[in-house]
Amino acid sequence: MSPTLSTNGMPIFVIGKAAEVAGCAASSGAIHDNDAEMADVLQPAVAHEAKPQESGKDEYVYFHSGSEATYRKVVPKDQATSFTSIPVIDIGEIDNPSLAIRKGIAKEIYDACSNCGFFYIKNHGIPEELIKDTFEVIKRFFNEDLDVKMDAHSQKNPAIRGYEPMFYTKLDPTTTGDFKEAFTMGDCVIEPEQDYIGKVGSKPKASITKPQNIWPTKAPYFRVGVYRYYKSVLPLAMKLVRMFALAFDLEESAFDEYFRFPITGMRPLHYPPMPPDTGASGIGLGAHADFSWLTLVLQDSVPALEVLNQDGMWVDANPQPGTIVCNVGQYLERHSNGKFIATVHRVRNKTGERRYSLPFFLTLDPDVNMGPLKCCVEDGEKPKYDPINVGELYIRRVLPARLKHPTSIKYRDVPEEQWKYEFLLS
Ligand SMILES: O=C(O)CCC(=O)C(=O)O
Ligand SMILES: [Fe+2]
Repeated sequence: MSPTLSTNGMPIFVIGKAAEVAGCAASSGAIHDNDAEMADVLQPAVAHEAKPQESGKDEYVYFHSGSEATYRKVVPKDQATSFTSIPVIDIGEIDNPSLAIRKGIAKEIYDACSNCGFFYIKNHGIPEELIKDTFEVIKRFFNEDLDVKMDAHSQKNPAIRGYEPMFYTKLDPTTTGDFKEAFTMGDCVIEPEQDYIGKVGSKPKASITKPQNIWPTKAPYFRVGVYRYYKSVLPLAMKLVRMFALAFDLEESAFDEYFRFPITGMRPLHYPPMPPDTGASGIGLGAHADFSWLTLVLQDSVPALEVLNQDGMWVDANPQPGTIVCNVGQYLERHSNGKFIATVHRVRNKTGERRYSLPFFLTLDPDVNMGPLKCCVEDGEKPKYDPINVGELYIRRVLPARLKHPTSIKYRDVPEEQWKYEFLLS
């Protein structure tokens, strides 16, 4: 797959709006016996055109970002300036009564997000025992017979949550498809575990009658175990949101109103070892930037996550005991007027061992209108992004990436300007 030349002469890939990676996983396509064929279902409107004209001896790295595939020129090593390792931030004092100490953490976050877009947090407060138990639950689930997992297939759920089998997505069209299986759950106004009334102070809309999640009926332990971790990671993410407000030199509570009942996604992932004959086209999860505000990734001990720096070099984000990986998503990139980078990353499990990971994606409330923060727009500068409605941007990314999903089919004749986040709720 190579890029086509755009009207401004810059080479780009054109893949329609397919193969989105969202705060809630890319998923699409009808249920099919042959999983390998599923990946093709995700790839409408792929245009294959010439390589960049200026390519010559230049090297390029290709990846998926926003809603299209793109590329970055690899900078020769002697001219490279971008990060080559991922910072570790100790957040053990995040609740310290001293504002100065909390601002110190915020400053580290600011530096990490503006230079790298990724950082590890340590002393995050989620007990080791809970993390161990959560991975046990995830392993047990992925080890179940296929029919136990397919019972909760994402095709059966209006919000496009649930189980996605191997090769169900293909984020990078140059690959043979994502060599992983996944399960997605997220915000749900109905499920009692999420205490909508307690958080928002009123009942959910009466029109919302179906839960936004789907769970495997023959593996009830899974819902219990996944929620146990969800209930710890959401408050941790919210503490980080306050640090981000401080990082922008705002009141610590400045963003609270945007996160009353935020869009969330949590996605247990299983990456079996790649077959030994898999060449460059083999991938666990194709290169992408997250469609979230902030992502927190729990990794087991198997290294496979790689982060793309501005010089086009892949930097390992190997597991570090006791840490959680955090990264900037595309909403936060917009919110910060591009000051924070939604850094591209991918997963390649070359170890010969099974790898499990657990990303948690946080986005703002769907009804928030979000424009670039004033403090991130320099005097005399124009904002780089238009204000958007969070839920509307979300649905515009999610549906085109899931053209064969019943929810996409249901609304395919509705003009995109009329798409509402609520499509996912009913
Ligand atoms: O598995 C991982 O380490 C990262 C997963 C990821 O990047 C994603 O789900 O967006
Ligand atoms: Fe990601």
